[in-house]
Amino acid sequence: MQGKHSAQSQKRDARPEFWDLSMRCCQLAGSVDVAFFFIFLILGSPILAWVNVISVAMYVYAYRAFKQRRNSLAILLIRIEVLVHAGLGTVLVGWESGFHYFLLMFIPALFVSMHARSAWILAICLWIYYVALDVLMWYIEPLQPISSNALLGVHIFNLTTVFFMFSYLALYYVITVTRAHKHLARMATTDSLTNLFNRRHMIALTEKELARHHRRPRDLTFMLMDIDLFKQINDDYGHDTGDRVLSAVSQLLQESMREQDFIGRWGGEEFLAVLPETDTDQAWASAERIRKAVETLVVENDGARISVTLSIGITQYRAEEALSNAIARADHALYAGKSAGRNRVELALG
Ligand SMILES: Nc1nc2c(ncn2[C@@H]2O[C@H](COP(=O)(O)OP(=O)(O)OP(=O)(O)O)[C@@H](O)[C@H]2O)c(=O)[nH]1
Repeated sequence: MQGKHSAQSQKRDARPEFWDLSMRCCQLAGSVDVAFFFIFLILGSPILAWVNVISVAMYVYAYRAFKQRRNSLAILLIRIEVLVHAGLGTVLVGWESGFHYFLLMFIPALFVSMHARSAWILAICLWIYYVALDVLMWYIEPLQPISSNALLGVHIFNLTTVFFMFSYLALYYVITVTRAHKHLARMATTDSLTNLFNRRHMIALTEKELARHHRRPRDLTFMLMDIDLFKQINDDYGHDTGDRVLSAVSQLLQESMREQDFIGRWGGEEFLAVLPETDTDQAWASAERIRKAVETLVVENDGARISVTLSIGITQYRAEEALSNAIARADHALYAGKSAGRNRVELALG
């Protein structure tokens, strides 16, 4: 039992939007049935009115089941309610009542909630049920007929409700897919610890910048930055604190960039910044500003105040050269800075 519940919870956590949508549909359908209760009382059909009371009770119970994460029970209740209500409404009031339209709501729900094969099997069963109901109503008269004006009113009400519910589902689906798409795109381009672009995305962005440079050459500078003696931070304070320092430095670097610049995490504690329309003098001034800002950064940890420094290698991009060449030059300058004592900005020579 416990295992079944935790399996359901896992399923639910995997697709929270679907379950959220199911609960909203539950509320919506329950409200429609409350409206039906009053409509049929006014139309003088108490039997139909009381059918809706049972339906509302089923939706309330299904909603509670969703809240308790008993998803299978909730889904079963909703399916029984829709099938029985649509069938009963049609047999009692007639095909023209439009109660059968609610059966169509199952189609997207089936395909969203289960594997394609099971969804197809249930969709075919649904089709058989729908056609059987249609054929039946060709041969029998409604058991609880209402006046033709009332029938028209019920028909329009049902049609409008199904129209509204389909539109709502479609809109919800589009919003969910768009949100998921943005989330995936962000995950594919961003480093989760530092929130900077990841290496792959930096390469893609830089290659685009190089293509622009080939069409219209202009100043383009690369900065390769590396936190000094970072291993010592990990060794002294632990990896988690190291992560916090890395994250604080990354945020500072991000804030130090101009709008047209872009920066990413190039390796463990190494960052690459690409500065379009920037010559080496301007890049040097920027790098010095960044170096000093990092020097004054303090990360608090259990009463300790942790500071780090940054070494920076700068190079100017040369027309038509490969990206790897420019990066290698910046790397060379960076390690010249490390050898010269760290916390320095070095310009690539040659
Ligand atoms: N906490 C943390 N540490 C990392 C991460 N990525 C890399 N590191 C650590 O960063 C350290 C880099 O050490 P080294 O390459 O020896 O360089 P360093 O200690 O910074 O020394 P220099 O570069 O010579 O100044 C290693 O200990 C890595 O384990 C990370 O995501 N989080």
